[in-house]
Amino acid sequence: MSETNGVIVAGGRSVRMGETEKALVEVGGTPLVRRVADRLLETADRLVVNCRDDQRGAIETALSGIDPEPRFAIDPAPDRGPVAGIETGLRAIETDYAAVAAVDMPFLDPDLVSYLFERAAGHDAAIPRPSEWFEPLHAVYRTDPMVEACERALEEPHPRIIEPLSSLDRVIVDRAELLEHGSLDSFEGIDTPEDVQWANERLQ
Ligand SMILES: Nc1nc2c(ncn2[C@@H]2O[C@H](COP(=O)(O)OP(=O)(O)OP(=O)(O)O)[C@@H](O)[C@H]2O)c(=O)[nH]1
Ligand SMILES: [Mg+2]
Repeated sequence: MSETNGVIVAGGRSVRMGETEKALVEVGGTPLVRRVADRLLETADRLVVNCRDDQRGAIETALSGIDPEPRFAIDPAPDRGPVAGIETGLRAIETDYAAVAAVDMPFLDPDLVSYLFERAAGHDAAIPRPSEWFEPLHAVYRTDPMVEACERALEEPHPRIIEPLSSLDRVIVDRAELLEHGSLDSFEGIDTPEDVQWANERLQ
């Protein structure tokens, strides 16, 4: 595949985490956003980080030294939900395909993401379904159709995260296929201080 991007969606408020910004919470001594960035860059050529303007400075610090330097795609209006975050992130890139990841997946598996790039080729998206749920924040999209799908979904004020998927030519990658290509830990999301503790214990 030609050049690819990784998009990290990080514009949430981390309400369940309490006082701490989720992107900056450390797992294994490394801020979550940095863990996700390092993993994405094992398979994508460049990175875009989507967040609010007030998050940017701290996230930039957490990502310092990464080469190539990640670009930022700032939410034009905050708190419009993850569909708006994906749209804003994808609008900032010029490659045909991009891997989109939430900021809170410390065990993101680059092998799985690479496989999703392979499966998406020739389609609009490769969406994992490791369990009952789809994982649109751990997926690969063809940029232009997904931007348009997000735009349409956002005609409603708070679309569900799966809303944009319905109009895409999408490949669903099920649990058995995922297990052949990587670890399902990749989908573990960190929402609470208890989740942080769990993730740290896992690394010991
Ligand atoms: N740009 C943008 N991203 C969002 C928004 N809401 C959630 N996200 C991102 O979507 C991903 C999944 O969201 P959640 O796990 O609910 O994270 P969160 O909203 O920060 O956490 P809670 O406030 O506890 O729900 C995370 O990477 C968030 O940063 C939003 O309004 N705008
Ligand atoms: Mg949320």
